[in-house]
Amino acid sequence: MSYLTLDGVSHYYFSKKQYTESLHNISFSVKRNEFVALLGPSGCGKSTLLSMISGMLQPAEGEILINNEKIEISDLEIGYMLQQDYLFPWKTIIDNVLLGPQIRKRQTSDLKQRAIALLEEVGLENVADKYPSELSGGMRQRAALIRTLITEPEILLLDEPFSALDFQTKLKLEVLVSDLLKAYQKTAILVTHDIGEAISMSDRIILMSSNPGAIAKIYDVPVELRDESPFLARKHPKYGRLFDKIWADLDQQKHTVKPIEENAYERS
Ligand SMILES: Nc1ncnc2c1ncn2[C@@H]1O[C@H](COP(=O)(O)OP(=O)(O)OP(=O)(O)O)[C@@H](O)[C@H]1O
Repeated sequence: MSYLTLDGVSHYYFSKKQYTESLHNISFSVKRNEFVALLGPSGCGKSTLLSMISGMLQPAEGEILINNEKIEISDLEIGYMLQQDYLFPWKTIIDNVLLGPQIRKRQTSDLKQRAIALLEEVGLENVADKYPSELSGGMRQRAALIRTLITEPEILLLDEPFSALDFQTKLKLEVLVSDLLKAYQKTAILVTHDIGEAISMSDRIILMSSNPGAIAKIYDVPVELRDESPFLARKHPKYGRLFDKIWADLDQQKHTVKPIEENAYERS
């Protein structure tokens, strides 16, 4: 049963002199609690697609449905995690985390306890009263994740959240985020340029082509990889095979502009 459905979605950017079709006839579904990764060449429209799912941009054609119904996306609680943590530097970590519910006037008596418990899950309980400038990049991203999770989002949109981190921190965070999203049963869409990250974290991978952005292929990540943590999944023989396949397909997208294929769905 599909939870989030994009049905024939297209989008254009307009300037004074011209318009650009950024996305063309995008159709796919995401199941509840599923983790889907979007991969594709630079400029193929991945961030635009996330902005449409978040409700910040509207489709020019097509529809975005939740449980097969057209609803106001603004009625949904959507969590966004970006490459930059966007923590307020003048607020402590705990105050940054509490800000979302406070703005939405969703303060409950146990909110602070919940925030501390979540910070504990990512090893930040001892820095709750520190300021973002006193934390490392990886710690700040963990704080940003908790700030997002405390609002109990129905859908989590992750736009290259690990790309500014060093490799070791990035791997550790991939494991942490993956475990937390599974534990809290979140539906998530990750935009990344990193094939390894896409394979090791997600249930399915959508490969996009560009000019205009369209779906080129969809891969199911083998269950053996999905059952492993992102770190161990990278050591599985099926990881290398899927990596090579996506690498070759991604390379194709850079050289050809293909219209959407009738039979674009491919199981690995
Ligand atoms: N505000 C804007 N006005 C006009 N064109 C835009 C705007 N934002 C993006 N575009 C264009 O739309 C297309 C898709 O951009 P988008 O940022 O969604 O791609 P992307 O796949 O996320 O790129 P990257 O991987 O480099 O972050 C690009 O051709 C881009 O130049």
